[in-house]
Amino acid sequence: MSKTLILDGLRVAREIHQQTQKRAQKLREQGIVPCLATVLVGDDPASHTYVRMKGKACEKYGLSSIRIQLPTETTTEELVAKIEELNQDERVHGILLQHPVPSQIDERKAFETIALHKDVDGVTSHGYGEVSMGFGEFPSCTPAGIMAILDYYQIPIEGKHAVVIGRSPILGKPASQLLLNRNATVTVCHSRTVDLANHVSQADIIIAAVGKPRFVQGDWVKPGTVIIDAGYNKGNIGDVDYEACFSKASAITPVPGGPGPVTIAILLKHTVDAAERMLNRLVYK
Ligand SMILES: NC(=O)C1=CN([C@@H]2O[C@H](COP(=O)(O)OP(=O)(O)OC[C@H]3O[C@@H](n4cnc5c(N)ncnc54)[C@H](OP(=O)(O)O)[C@@H]3O)[C@@H](O)[C@H]2O)C=CC1
Ligand SMILES: Nc1nc(=O)c2c([nH]1)NC[C@@H]1CN(c3ccc(C(=O)N[C@@H](CCC(=O)O)C(=O)O)cc3)C=[N+]21
Repeated sequence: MSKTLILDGLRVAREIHQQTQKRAQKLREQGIVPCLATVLVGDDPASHTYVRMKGKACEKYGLSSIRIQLPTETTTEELVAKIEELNQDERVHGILLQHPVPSQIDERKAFETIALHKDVDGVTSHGYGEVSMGFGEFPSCTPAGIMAILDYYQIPIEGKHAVVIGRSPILGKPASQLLLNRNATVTVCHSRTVDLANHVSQADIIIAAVGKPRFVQGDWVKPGTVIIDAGYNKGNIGDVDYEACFSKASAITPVPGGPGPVTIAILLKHTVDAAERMLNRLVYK
């Protein structure tokens, strides 16, 4: 058996960040500071950690960030009003509403409020629709990060059978569309899928996006499969049984150090994209 390639998300993220940093510097020289607004509702400790990581990354690579923290008992109307305010705020180029929000809030409605040109996290149905049609500007960050990993390691996608496990609006569903647009043959599995192991065993590329620790079993995996583990569960544990799948896979992402860091790199890149676009509008108006 040939050796399994470890797909190093930190390396991919570093390369993206380097480009972002240069572009952010150029924008600053022209008087624009690319700015990401993060919105966090409630006090879930894991969400706090993610949002803090995103803010820190902004600082490190020359972006600014505005952090909005709303109380757990926030209503849909209050959250929508806050997002509308950020839509109007000219200093803000990108808006990230951290998922999940407390259960009394209509999360979909809140996501849909984000202005398309500020939807750097790819959560609106408008943004998703454009991306699915193949001309969207900001695909959801984790799916875009998964594609960046595959491309960095020059893993062929066209004609391959990709099996995506999960169909959530910001992960499984957009990931399946991006793969489809790159001419993969895509199977999307979910909680009602019958005989999941059988589907997974036919994959050339597995995208695990389930939210269940070590869910994907070694004996489901065909030898030579490329495995992308997008899961990020409590205790930094992925959705793939890494030890059992490692020897079967031709390439595999670890957790941590897989799609997670690339997600943040894409988020910052999209924010700089949005800021550049705003500058171009000012110049050519
Ligand atoms: N690294 C990163 O940047 C990110 C990581 N994540 C991680 O990815 C994972 C998934 O997140 P997310 O998509 O938001 O989660 P969701 O809970 O929104 O979606 C989970 C998906 O998995 C499916 N599923 C659940 N149980 C099973 C099962 N037994 N068999 C087959 N499919 C199943 C669900 O099916 P159904 O639709 O039928 O309910 C659903 O489509 C989590 O670990 C999360 O932490 C998420 C976002 C970003
Ligand atoms: N609107 C929205 N967009 C998101 O993109 C989004 C979200 N909501 N809600 C939560 C999930 C989760 N998520 C992660 C991002 C980075 C890491 C990450 O960088 N993880 C590091 C480890 C970090 C650590 O040290 O804990 C790694 O995997 O190596 C993980 C998880 C984005 N999410």
